[in-house]
Amino acid sequence: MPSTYDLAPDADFARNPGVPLDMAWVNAAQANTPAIQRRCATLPGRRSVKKDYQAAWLCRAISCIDLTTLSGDDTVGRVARLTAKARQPVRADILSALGMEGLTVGAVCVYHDMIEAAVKGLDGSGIPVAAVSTGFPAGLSPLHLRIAEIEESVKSGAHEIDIVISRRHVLSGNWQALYDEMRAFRDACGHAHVKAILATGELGTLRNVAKASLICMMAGADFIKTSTGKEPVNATLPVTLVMLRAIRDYYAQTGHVVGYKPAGGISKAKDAINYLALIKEELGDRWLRPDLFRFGASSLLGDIERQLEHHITGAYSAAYRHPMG
Ligand SMILES: O=C[C@H](O)COP(=O)(O)O
Repeated sequence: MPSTYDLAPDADFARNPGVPLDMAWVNAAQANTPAIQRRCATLPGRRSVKKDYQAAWLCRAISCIDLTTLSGDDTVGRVARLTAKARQPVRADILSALGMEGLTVGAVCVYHDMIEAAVKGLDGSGIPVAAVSTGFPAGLSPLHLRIAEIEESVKSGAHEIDIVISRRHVLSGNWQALYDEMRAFRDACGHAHVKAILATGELGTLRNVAKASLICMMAGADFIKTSTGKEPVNATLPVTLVMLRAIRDYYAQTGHVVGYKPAGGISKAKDAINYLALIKEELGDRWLRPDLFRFGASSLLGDIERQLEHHITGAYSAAYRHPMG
């Protein structure tokens, strides 16, 4: 059986094509909630990185951020400022002192109407544009409109599409419907990569999270993502552990590689390090790169910038000096 730990840090891989729905495999999925909670509670104490190592981990975290704005009051001007921030996420003198000139975020994530502004702002940078889609965040519009929305976003220049699954298919155990929906979304994305948002805070149990993760991967998801950022509970370490193990299991059974994106409520540098540490432990170093890992975050970058500035200058800047990201 292939193991994710055996993949070299720079190993190439093909896009996940998906596999037929295998209900025996899905039904065998388990999640031991007390054990998962215990493991996650001890992680921050076990993994503490300091000084240069911490700065290196934080730079890695920046390279994996989907710098996000998903607000009803988004404007072309705000997205233009966000794309400038994506190109140069940290002050030039700090980056130069760290030897990290040229560092950028992983992607910029916006609603459909802001794709054009994001594409324009990122032109020539190589930074992809991700668009949330399929009636984000609830995903309750008619299926043909959700599919049309994906097609429109790809036509407008989005390189990545973040779809939301129908939570009701999970809550009512309609796994075939979930598989078919995900497959239709994947097909509509064409060359654009698709991230499946499970909205884990609305799935009831960790076992449901494990099952939904497997089904979305079987149906061809390139990434599985925790949350929209709009649920009452968004990304957590226990949910992350369950999803990472599903990715590991899927790789062991099929040899196909799938990425992971925790999203919603991740706003502190120390939280980012906890996520990176858990990924390193569960999947190995290959998953610590932006083609296989992203943070969905609208306010994480500011705190990371403050920590990096402190690392170089010895002083903390006020949070209001980092209004963007
Ligand atoms: O996918 C990204 C999330 O919506 C961002 O959530 P956040 O604003 O809590 O960082």
